[in-house]
Amino acid sequence: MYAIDIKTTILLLALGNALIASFFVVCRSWQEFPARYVWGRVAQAAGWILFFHRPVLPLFLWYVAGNGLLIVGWILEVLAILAIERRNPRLERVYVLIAVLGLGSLLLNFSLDASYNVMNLSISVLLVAIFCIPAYMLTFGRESSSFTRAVGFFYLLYCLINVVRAIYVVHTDNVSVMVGNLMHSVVFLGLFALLIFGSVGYMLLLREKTELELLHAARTDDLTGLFNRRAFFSHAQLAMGFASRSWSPVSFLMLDVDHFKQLNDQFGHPAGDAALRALARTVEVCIRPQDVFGRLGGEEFGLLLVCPTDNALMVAERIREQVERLKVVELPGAAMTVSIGVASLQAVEGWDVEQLMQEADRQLYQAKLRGRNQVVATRLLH
Ligand SMILES: Nc1nc2c(ncn2[C@@H]2O[C@H](COP(=O)(O)OP(=O)(O)OP(=O)(O)O)[C@@H](O)[C@H]2O)c(=O)[nH]1
Repeated sequence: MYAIDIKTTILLLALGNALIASFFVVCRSWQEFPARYVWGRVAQAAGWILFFHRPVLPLFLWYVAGNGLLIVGWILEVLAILAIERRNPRLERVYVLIAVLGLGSLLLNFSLDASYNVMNLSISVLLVAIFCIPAYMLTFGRESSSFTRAVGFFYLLYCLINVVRAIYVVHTDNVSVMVGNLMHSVVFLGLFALLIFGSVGYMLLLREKTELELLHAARTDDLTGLFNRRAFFSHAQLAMGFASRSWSPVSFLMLDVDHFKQLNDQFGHPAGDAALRALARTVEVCIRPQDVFGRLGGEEFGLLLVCPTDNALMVAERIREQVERLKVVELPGAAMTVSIGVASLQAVEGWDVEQLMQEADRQLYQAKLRGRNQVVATRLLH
């Protein structure tokens, strides 16, 4: 009563995969064409077509070639999904191994004239091996978004169905997969659902990745990889909000490279760029992950620390010393120094980042006037 027509479902699987592959070819609006995914779908469509023609094809073609194409297709699909998520590139080797073992088992079953049950058992085990990795990584990955987890959970469900099928075939008589009993119906409906949800999921994952990349680009300074001015201000304002609620002091450090124009003029603009990158890395080593650091523009950097003046002075002095010691390959024989203005607030109440930065800028101006390569600080009272 719960059985479905397996032959029709196979035809739908072939058509569905072909349609999805064509959809990706026609809609070339993706940043990078997902070739692996499309080839995966093409291989699956071809595999199902061979499977569909099993009454008129020799065993080798529909069983070994058909299932072989399906295995390669599923693996390409999974690798394309894991590539979006930038998960462990070494997994490719694992999948090459699964592919070799899978194709080997198909050939062995063919040459030993294995029963339907053995054939079904092999394919169930292979499906679990192929899908358990994305199922686990996407569902339980620490960096997974809720949407990614939902896609992962779907693969997990399909793995479970195949575990049940593996147990089922061990305990039943020799039954061809074409017999649409309840178990086979669930497996094929699962494959159909995997086709629909898997492809929609893949498209949404691609979109999510593009949005994240755009967001990252909008917040990042191209040259140094630090927060750009806008992102720096929004993060610094957030940090000041937290500090205000916990009655914590904050300090703003404004850093400016000394005589940077001369360095540029002497060694060229690309060398100046390299110096700015080296400076950014040097400062990063001197601060903690929760500190907010960004490039405000040109050779000027901002740093917001949730700490009182004394600690901020220590950090500023450490940065000044480290920059002075820095050897930039692109500036042979030249030293780079920074002047730093520090403005600290005991209580954030009534202040915003812009105001605090203006105070730090005044101190920076003083540092420049006093001869550069030094730190000048002020403790602001209400
Ligand atoms: N290489 C490089 N140079 C930049 C960049 N942005 C700004 N500059 C240069 O930084 C220099 C800043 O010069 P000034 O504002 O006169 O400051 P300065 O020479 O460092 O002098 P003081 O700050 O007074 O010590 C200018 O020559 C800009 O062209 C950049 O992204 N890369």
